[in-house]
Amino acid sequence: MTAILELRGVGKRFGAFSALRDVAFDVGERETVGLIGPNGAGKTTLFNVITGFLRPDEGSIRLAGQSIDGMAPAQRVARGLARTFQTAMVFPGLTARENIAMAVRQHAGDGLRWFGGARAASAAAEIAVRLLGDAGLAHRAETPLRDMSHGERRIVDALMSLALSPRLLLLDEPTAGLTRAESDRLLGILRRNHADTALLLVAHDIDIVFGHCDRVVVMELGRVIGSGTPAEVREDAEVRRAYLGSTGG
Ligand SMILES: Nc1ncnc2c1ncn2[C@@H]1O[C@H](COP(=O)(O)OP(=O)(O)OP(=O)(O)O)[C@@H](O)[C@H]1O
Repeated sequence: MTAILELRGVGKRFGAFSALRDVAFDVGERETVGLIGPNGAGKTTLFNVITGFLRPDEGSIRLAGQSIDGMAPAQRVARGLARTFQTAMVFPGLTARENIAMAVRQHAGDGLRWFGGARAASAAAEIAVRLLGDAGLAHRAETPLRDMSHGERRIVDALMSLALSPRLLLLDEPTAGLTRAESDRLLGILRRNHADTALLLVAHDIDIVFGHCDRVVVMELGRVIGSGTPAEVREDAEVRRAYLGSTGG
């Protein structure tokens, strides 16, 4: 398996408190990896370290075989890293197509500038329409986001992150507030239509993680305490003690 993301010995302290300790794991190309752990385990901190919003105190991170240590967030994005946020940053009055097209243009930056204003706009709109079609939402392209369901908006949110075909997409609670069926649909869209994008997914719903991920990494108190296939992780005694047992799983 070729790794798209390699974490080695990553540590992060806030004052005397260690939020991450010796975190090491890989995400393979095109793999979907679930990151789980109780509140305060360090999942969001790890995302912030990977995206470059926080600087780790120790360790190294490689993206597609190259060190990204010390790189600014935008440089990491340029190398194929994307992220969704717990709260979608969208314009409710604009349509699904317009929101996604805007994300395309924002991500592409200089990449679309040579087209000129009108050409850039139509190129971005074309990408937006294709993404919506792949997700089975072509019929909602001209609907303002404020008139869409919560589930549909989460899909649009994910499509905005996929606008530039990232190599690795970090998803922080993408299924928060969704029904089980909506969550399955969203994960299905991400995996089926974007097979070249690896996913690293934080979710509190264990059934979603175990149902959709190739591998699962379990954290507790800033450390990785277990990893493996969903079946392996389910059977891991320490994981059961630390996490699954406490949630009755
Ligand atoms: N900027 C900060 N300053 C001080 N402590 C912080 C900071 N950010 C996070 N922490 C602490 O680090 C620990 C890990 O937090 P983090 O948000 O990464 O956990 P998490 O696994 O994402 O939790 P949750 O599932 O609740 O989102 C927590 O104890 C938190 O209080």
